[in-house]
Amino acid sequence: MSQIIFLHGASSSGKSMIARALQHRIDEPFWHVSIDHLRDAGVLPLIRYRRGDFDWQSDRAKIFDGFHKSLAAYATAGNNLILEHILDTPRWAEELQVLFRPHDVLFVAVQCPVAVLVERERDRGDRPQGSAERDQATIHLDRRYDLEVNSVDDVDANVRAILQAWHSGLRRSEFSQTLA
Ligand SMILES: Nc1ncnc2c1ncn2[C@@H]1O[C@H](COP(=O)(O)OP(=O)(O)OP(=O)(O)O)[C@@H](O)[C@H]1O
Repeated sequence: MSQIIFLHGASSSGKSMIARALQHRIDEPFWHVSIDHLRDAGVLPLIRYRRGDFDWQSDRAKIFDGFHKSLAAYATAGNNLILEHILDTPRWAEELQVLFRPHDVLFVAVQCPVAVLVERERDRGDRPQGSAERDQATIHLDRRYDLEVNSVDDVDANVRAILQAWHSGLRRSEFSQTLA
């Protein structure tokens, strides 16, 4: 059984910042994984999707299906994961719950006030404007977490809270329902 710390929050909510600090602090090796890493490494031919050479909408489902299965493969091979992701598509939560069933998942909400999200999104300028606010209004509905942190709080304090929850072994999220 591997450990998965799943940071779930809107675009610009601060998941990456927390994930990096957590990976630096935690006392076991954890991979930090995000679909953004595939994007930033040039794995996906995004320029050509944007240019219209290929149809993103028709390929999106298989891209994320492969990403989700790769996460399970990493974990099943014995690798611990800090996953940052946005469950913005119907069925993804259920799919990941099944894929992560053999593993110990700490499901963490990364919350952030909308006004701060909007400001961060504007400042970074590399995300579609409005997506953070839209995420924040939708992605936390019906989710059940082990822990919620607010990214306006100090990053180190959030990392400490996550480590404490992880070490406690208490799991009550929708992912723990499916523990083997
Ligand atoms: N606690 C914080 N205080 C100040 N700025 C922050 C904080 N957390 C994140 N930011 C800033 O907000 C922006 C988005 O942060 P980050 O990349 O961590 O978010 P994210 O949730 O991973 O976003 P995405 O899902 O869009 O990749 C960055 O410019 C980052 O510097």
